[in-house]
Amino acid sequence: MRPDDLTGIVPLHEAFPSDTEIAGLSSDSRAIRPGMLFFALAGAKADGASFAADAASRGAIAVVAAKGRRNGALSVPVIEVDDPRRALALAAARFYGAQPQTMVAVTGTSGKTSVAAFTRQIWEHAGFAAASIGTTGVVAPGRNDYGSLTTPDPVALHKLLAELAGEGVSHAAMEASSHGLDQHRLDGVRLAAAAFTNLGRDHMDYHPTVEDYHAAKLRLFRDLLPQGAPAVIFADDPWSQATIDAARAAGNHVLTVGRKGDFLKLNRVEHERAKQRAEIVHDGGIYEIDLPLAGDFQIANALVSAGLAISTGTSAPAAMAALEKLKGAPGRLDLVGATAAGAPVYVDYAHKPDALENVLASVRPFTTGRVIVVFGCGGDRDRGKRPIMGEIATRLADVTIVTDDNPRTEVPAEIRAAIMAAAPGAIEIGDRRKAIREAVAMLRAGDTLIVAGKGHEEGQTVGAETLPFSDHDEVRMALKEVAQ
Ligand SMILES: CC(=O)N[C@H]1[C@@H](OP(=O)(O)OP(=O)(O)OC[C@H]2O[C@@H](n3ccc(=O)[nH]c3=O)[C@H](O)[C@@H]2O)O[C@H](CO)[C@@H](O)[C@@H]1O[C@H](C)C(=O)N[C@@H](C)C(=O)N[C@H](CCC(=O)O)C(=O)O
Ligand SMILES: Nc1ncnc2c1ncn2[C@@H]1O[C@H](COP(=O)(O)OP(=O)(O)OP(=O)(O)O)[C@@H](O)[C@H]1O
Ligand SMILES: N[C@H](CCC[C@H](N)C(=O)O)C(=O)O
Ligand SMILES: [Mg+2]
Repeated sequence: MRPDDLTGIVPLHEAFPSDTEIAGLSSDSRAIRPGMLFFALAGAKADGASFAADAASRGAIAVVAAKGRRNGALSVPVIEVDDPRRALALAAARFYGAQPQTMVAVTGTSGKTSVAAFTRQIWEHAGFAAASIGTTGVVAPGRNDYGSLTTPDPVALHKLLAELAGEGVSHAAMEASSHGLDQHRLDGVRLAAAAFTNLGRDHMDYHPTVEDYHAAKLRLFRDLLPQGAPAVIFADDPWSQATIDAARAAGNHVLTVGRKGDFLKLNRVEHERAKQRAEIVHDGGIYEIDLPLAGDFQIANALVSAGLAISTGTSAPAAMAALEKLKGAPGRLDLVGATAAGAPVYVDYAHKPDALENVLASVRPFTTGRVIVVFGCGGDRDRGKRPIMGEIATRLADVTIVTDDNPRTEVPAEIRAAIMAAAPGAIEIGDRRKAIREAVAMLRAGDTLIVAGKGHEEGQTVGAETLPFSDHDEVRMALKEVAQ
């Protein structure tokens, strides 16, 4: 890449001859190699400007920094921009260039991973080479990479998009987390459509108010989705109308889905244990769909996904037929097994109040015995949700077992105590393995067990260390033990 390629993003041409080769971009000084551009970002923990000298010593040709953020004298030019995070994302999009032709992004407190996975599956059924990118990683033809961030950082993201395009992927669905939107990680992605699922309490350690959290999500519609492009919005959430209004004001083509939806209208749902039958109206046609997934919320996710696929060119009959073949995203109301008496055990990623409420309410209709839940709350994350989740669990489950979920650097017993304070009658078992075993051993015919909070995760983070741990494996082992 040459300086002129960054015109309008970073005024590099003012400091360098036009034939200067830019070898790469990074916001991490430790990743800088000779010839690269270093972007100094003010972060949550550190100020990138204080690593400018380190970047220069590793061969950065220039430092891109916010206006007025110069930090002492440097051996390389400092190029000032209004917003270095946005500049990094836009520069990364130019540097890597190619993206799958049809890109969509979904935001919302819950359902993003599921919608990204479902949209990919609908496209696959319709015959496209499709990918999904999010919390559980990247899935594409010939790829299933474990992920760490829900929305990757812009350099990693644009590198990935170029690779996917190079591998022939024409369609990709990605998750837009509020952190990702707020930190401009997806600026520069050329979106064909975007979607909103719902808004609940989450990340109150990062966003000062729920309005600020909603505003971060709205960036997807206000700043990133091109004017006139489809905005698929789930219509039945308390935050739907505010989102619809904002998307309309931004000039998006709003398409609503759900019971109150116009584009895809849900008329009727009948629940069975592992599936549900839905009647959906689209464009005057009525579709009877057997969705092979448990949980009310999966209907919402399926509608949003079908909305994304149809609004970007998949035919409605093909999208509706694909809904009958959907597989749940790993760890989302994931049926791991059942006891000899038939009591099912689900692993679910509910780690925030609304998600826990939804998952517990979802299994109630087909549970003739008790709903038993095992869950905890992560350390170094929103403390306010702990009593809220304790209250929800004891209100909606018959037996609540409070355990550990990634205590990180906090004292596990204190996290549990904050949950227990609002969970009268709950049983406290810190050791998650033991908690799962006790819960499985308790199961009688008609009961349902939900092991919530970790979903697809493969580790338990205690202090700075992540020890191998899988709810799936623990449930399987516990089921084997009780069978003996
Ligand atoms: C709080 C947060 O979101 N942090 C993200 C953010 O880091 P930051 O900019 O605040 O970084 P920082 O540590 O303060 O450092 C500031 C700058 O100095 C640089 N630095 C630092 C050290 C050094 O030696 N040299 C150097 O240049 C850093 O690279 C950085 O650019 O930008 C980084 C690059 O994009 C992210 O990796 C990082 O995610 C951290 C690891 C994280 O845990 N994020 C979570 C909370 C997150 O983003 N979660 C969301 C939502 C999850 C969900 O609910 O689905 C997600 O999208 O995953
Ligand atoms: N549409 C929905 N409404 C309410 N709850 C949902 C919905 N979809 C999923 N959930 C609940 O939220 C959990 C996480 O779902 P999913 O991973 O699809 O969401 P997400 O938005 O990607 O979450 P995260 O931000 O944690 O990655 C599920 O395990 C389920 O308990
Ligand atoms: N992306 C979320 C996942 C939380 C999962 C839960 N198991 C926890 O550790 O709190 C976060 O890092 O906050
Ligand atoms: Mg997710």
